Amino acid sequence: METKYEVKHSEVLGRYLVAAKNLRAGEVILSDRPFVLGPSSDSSFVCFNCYRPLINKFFVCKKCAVAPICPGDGCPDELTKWHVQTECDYLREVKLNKGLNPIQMVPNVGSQLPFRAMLRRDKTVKEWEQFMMLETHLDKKRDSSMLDYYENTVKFIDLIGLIKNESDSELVRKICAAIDVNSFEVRGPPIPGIGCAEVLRGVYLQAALLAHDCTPNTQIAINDNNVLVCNATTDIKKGDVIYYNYTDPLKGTAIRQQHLSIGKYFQCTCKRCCDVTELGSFISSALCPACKTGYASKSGDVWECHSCKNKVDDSVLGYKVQCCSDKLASINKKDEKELEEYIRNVSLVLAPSHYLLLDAKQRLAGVLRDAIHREPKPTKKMMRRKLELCRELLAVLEILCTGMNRTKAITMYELHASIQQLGKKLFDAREINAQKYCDELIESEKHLKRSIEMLLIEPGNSPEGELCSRALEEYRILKDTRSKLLENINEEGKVYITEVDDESLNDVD
Ligand SMILES: C[S@@+](CC[C@H](N)C(=O)[O-])C[C@H]1O[C@@H](n2cnc3c(N)ncnc32)[C@H](O)[C@@H]1O
Repeated sequence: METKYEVKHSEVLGRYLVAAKNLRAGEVILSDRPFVLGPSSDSSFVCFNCYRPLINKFFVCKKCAVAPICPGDGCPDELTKWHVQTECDYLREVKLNKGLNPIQMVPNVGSQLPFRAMLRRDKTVKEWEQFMMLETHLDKKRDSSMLDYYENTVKFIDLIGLIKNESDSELVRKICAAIDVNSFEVRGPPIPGIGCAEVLRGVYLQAALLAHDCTPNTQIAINDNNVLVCNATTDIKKGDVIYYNYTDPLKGTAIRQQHLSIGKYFQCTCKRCCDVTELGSFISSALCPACKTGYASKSGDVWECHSCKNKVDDSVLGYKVQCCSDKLASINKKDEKELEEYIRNVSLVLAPSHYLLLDAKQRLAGVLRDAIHREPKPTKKMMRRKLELCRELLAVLEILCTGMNRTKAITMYELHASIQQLGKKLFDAREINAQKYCDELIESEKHLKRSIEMLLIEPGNSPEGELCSRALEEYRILKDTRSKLLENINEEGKVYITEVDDESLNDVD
């Protein structure tokens, strides 16, 4: 594949990527296989060969008699195998010479990734060099649990005979730090029938160079074969920095900054982080206690209302926001009534698009979606509420996640479904006429089309890719229903001017 990016360096960003040519939204910028992939420092026990979770029992590799692996029929053929020949031979030697016991591997599952990286140190010279060049921030202060993890890993790697001197111990710390700063979360293979999977970490040597911005111009997907694909989400001009968002865009600046500072050791100074309104989304703002209609944002130790300019000390308003956060942690987030009550109560304190409210609203929309699917006769009230929540969520996502975005695509899909379901219910009950129903279907179709355009870049075997296939099928059916309805209206002699741009809708077919 032609190179679409160049590597640059700056004092602030270290190495970073810029577009080597103009890139279009949706275009693949890079595709990357993991240099190393495995369980993270807080993973549960997994098979050393295929990374499926090991729940009750495990077997031990017959050749090395050390590596714990899947019991029964062993690891499925279709999964990538990570217990490679060189590792197996190495562990066999250690077993014979030092009496290594497979039980010693169990508590050290989180050190497996640095161990595997260490084994690659002489093999793939170019990749190893690239890995060693990654930013580690080893000079920065780390929290004690992270330091404990580094030291336990040094001990484990010593146990399996790879430490000859202090510089090997330093190398292990460097490997741990490089994984810490540069790895991506990867969903491991699930247990068949149960579905639970372990969260793994993978180091991708090209993608690791992407700089962060809270309003990025790319999105990353990692498919079932662990291949990482980075797509442009907006048009990117030649020479522009290629950014990826290391954090959750639906969290407020304080939380995002904390995550970046603890996990990536830098302070973000992007447009969104420097704006107390967060690009006008007011995702961290409270309702002004004085005028009760304006939104107050925090700057230093003071919250100031953007409308009436009233100022409130953080010890007062910050405390109330903290109570809202604590309350959300304590409620049952699968219960419709508890979520509704929470939303009602905290709406007296927080701006409607505050991230705590968005979290509750997102969960409530999910609860209602499941209830609408489950109930034989879902009510109009449920449908209207879900529709309202989807519109609210989408309005914030449109501000914060410009261009193509996975969460936006899913919310748009849900919005289309809500409009369609409610429209049908009202039409069947003769509460709206055919023309009004047709209008609803046209609106639903527009959202579905936009959702599909964004989902098309998702890997086919991911949940979003599967949603895309379903959405395409539903799009055909929806178009068909809408055309038949229009034909009926026209046959009845009523002139109906459709607003839909049929040509653009055909693009999706
Ligand atoms: C995943 S690495 C990126 C590659 C790294 N720049 C290098 O040279 O190896 C993450 C590190 O890049 C730097 N970085 C990325 N985005 C940044 C930003 N927006 N502001 C400051 N530093 C950033 C930070 O040092 C961060 O810990």
